[in-house]
Amino acid sequence: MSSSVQGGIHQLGDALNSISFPKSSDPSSTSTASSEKGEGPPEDPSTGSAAAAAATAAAAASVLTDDEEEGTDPLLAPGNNMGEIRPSGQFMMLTKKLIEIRNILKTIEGNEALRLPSIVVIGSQSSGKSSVLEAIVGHEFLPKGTNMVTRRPIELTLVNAPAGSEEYGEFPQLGLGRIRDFLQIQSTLRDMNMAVSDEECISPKPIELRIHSPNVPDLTLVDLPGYIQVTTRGQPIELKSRIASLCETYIQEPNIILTVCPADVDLANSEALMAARRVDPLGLRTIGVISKTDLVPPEQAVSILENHDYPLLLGYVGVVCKAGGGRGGGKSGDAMVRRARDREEQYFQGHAAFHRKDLALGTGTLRRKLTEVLEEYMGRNLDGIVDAVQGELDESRYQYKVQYNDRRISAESYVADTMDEIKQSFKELTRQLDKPRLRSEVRALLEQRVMDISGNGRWKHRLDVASAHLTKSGVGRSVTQHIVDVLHSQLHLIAEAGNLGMHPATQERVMSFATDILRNKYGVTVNQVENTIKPFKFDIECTESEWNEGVKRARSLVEREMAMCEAALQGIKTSVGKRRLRAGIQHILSRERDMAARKKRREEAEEMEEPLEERDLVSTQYSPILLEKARETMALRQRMFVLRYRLAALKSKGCRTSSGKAMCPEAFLSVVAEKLTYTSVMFLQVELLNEFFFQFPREVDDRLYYDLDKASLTAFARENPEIRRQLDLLERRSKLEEVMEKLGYLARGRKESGSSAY
Ligand SMILES: Nc1nc2c(ncn2[C@@H]2O[C@H](COP(=O)(O)OP(=O)(O)OP(=O)(O)O)[C@@H](O)[C@H]2O)c(=O)[nH]1
Repeated sequence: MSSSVQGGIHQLGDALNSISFPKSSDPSSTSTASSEKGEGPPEDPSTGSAAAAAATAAAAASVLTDDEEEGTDPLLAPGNNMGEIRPSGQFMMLTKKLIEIRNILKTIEGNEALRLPSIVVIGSQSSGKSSVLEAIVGHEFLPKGTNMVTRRPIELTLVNAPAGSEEYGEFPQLGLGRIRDFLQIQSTLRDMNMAVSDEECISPKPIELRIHSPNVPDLTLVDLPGYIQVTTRGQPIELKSRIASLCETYIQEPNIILTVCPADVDLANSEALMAARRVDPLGLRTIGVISKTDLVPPEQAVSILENHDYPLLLGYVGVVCKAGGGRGGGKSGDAMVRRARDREEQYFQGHAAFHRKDLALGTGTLRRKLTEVLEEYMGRNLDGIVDAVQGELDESRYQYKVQYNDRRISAESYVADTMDEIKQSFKELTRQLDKPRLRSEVRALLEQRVMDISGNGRWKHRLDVASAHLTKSGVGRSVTQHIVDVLHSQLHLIAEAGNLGMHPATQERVMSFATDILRNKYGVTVNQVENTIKPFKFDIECTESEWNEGVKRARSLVEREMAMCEAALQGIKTSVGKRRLRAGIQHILSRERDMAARKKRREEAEEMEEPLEERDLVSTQYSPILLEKARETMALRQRMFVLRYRLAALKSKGCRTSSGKAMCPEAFLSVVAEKLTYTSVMFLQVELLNEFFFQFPREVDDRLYYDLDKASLTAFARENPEIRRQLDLLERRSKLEEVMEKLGYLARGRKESGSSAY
């Protein structure tokens, strides 16, 4: 709570000390009477905090007296526009604006210091809370039943609309729009309450409901679950204390407490009154409602209303709200509420005991009292609220400057930036994946195949078969797949970098529509590539310069592979150690020799000697890992031996011209691979890449940007925690600016009217 609000309360407390409480049953001893007689308040009521408090009490009481004199209840008049007919129009404006401000403040996270007062309705179960609230609203709209139907706080905002406007309710949390049928409001409230399980029984999460009507005053009310005496079967044991502590949180300052106590139950037993007294011992912000006044003799009701035993500064109001007949909500329910009002009026008029001006009677009087007290309370705290909001605003501005250097941002601009970022990265990818890069990708793939094929020495003198092995190895499919894989991995990098990295769902969408485009092009590309390399399956011409290039490439390929083998051997030597490796190799060789000798002996002597198995090579002296490395070393040495032999052949005279190609199969296969590379790349580019490069950025726009409505844009931007923080701070700042503007308008109006009544 803001310190100024607290200050206001304390001022009022000080003021009370100088006001004499009515002690006798003499009706003239109300606070109004006291102030008129000058018994308590300071002499000049326009100055000092005590004067303000006295004025509050006097204002509340005097309005009631005036109404009684006039014998009319303008607030109950059908179609009545509160703003027009209220005598204190500036107050009405103040409350209306402050309720608007309150609703904005409610949407700001962590605004504990910026709370504006509401009227909180507490009372025991069945004390008549719902009936009182419905009488205030003039509609039956609250859920009824015996099975704990009020399970969550209902934060009810009443908005007085101009005369002739339609009446409707709305649930801001649900976004259902305007609900004109109060029966539907009732059933929605029931559903929301009953969604809290029987085991849980109550939940502190409030339901927000706004009712717009020309027949309601501007008020903010909170209906709470009723206090219970004992728990019934199936209810949690701690329910009683949980209800009490939920009410406790709501009855704190700056809220005004409306305690509903039935006339037929001794006030001494009212849990609501006791709770209110604990947090507001002087009764400065507690209004007592004595419900069911018709259930006790009029004299007894009058004695309670006289405010002697449990005095409250704001006094008690007696009401009769029994609707009569069954309850069903909707139109018939509304008619019942109206009939109940008539019955209430008749009841009070029909008993002489109530014909006293000092008594506050009827729901009309209650409504007026509530608006007066709320207006008074809010008005008194206006300066404090302005200071608190200004403080928060200054802090938000400072934080935004420090953290973001006042850089503007919106969900839309963030999404647009992110899309641009994707497109820029994609453009860079299209530059990188040019023809030379494509060729090197495809060449590397085919050269690996060349190495695999030519590793087998039997191709000597059978070049046509070796070449067919290459050309008929499904080149179309493998090169297309390879380029698709390259694209995918590059797109993954784009998706994981920058802003997009913060949006896993969108990353998936990007990859998914990229895959869709590529899938559509895949089959056509494979067929095209396969068709265009078809001639190479039958005949391959080779010029001398092509041959020379082929030899060069083949030599460098063999040399590269030798270097790789060399590096692998070196790695093993370093990790195992030369000596151990040598010992391991010797162990394997001697075991192999043993196996061979044993096999020979067996064959010669036809003995039934047990053959040596692989497992017999396992030695307790050498670890399996060492033997594994030793075997690997032996294989690498063997490979090196073959590669040296092939390199020697490629360097030999026989390979200098294409006429010796039978001697050098890898040189010839390298020429074939190069021809396949050139032809494939041409069609990969035309059929696959050009299409993809054209379509992808358009899909980004269509599917990620134009597709998004305002809510989705915001949701997208908020997925990024850093942006969410920035947007939150910016939103907080602009809401506080809006609030300050409204408050400034109110404060100016107040100055201009020279009002000191606030
Ligand atoms: N005679 C009489 N009965 C009333 C009056 N006000 C309410 N009732 C009846 O008292 C019962 C309880 O009233 P509610 O308004 O539902 O009480 P509540 O406090 O909202 O009850 P819970 O939500 O269950 O805590 C109903 O049967 C009402 O008809 C009244 O002024 N006079």
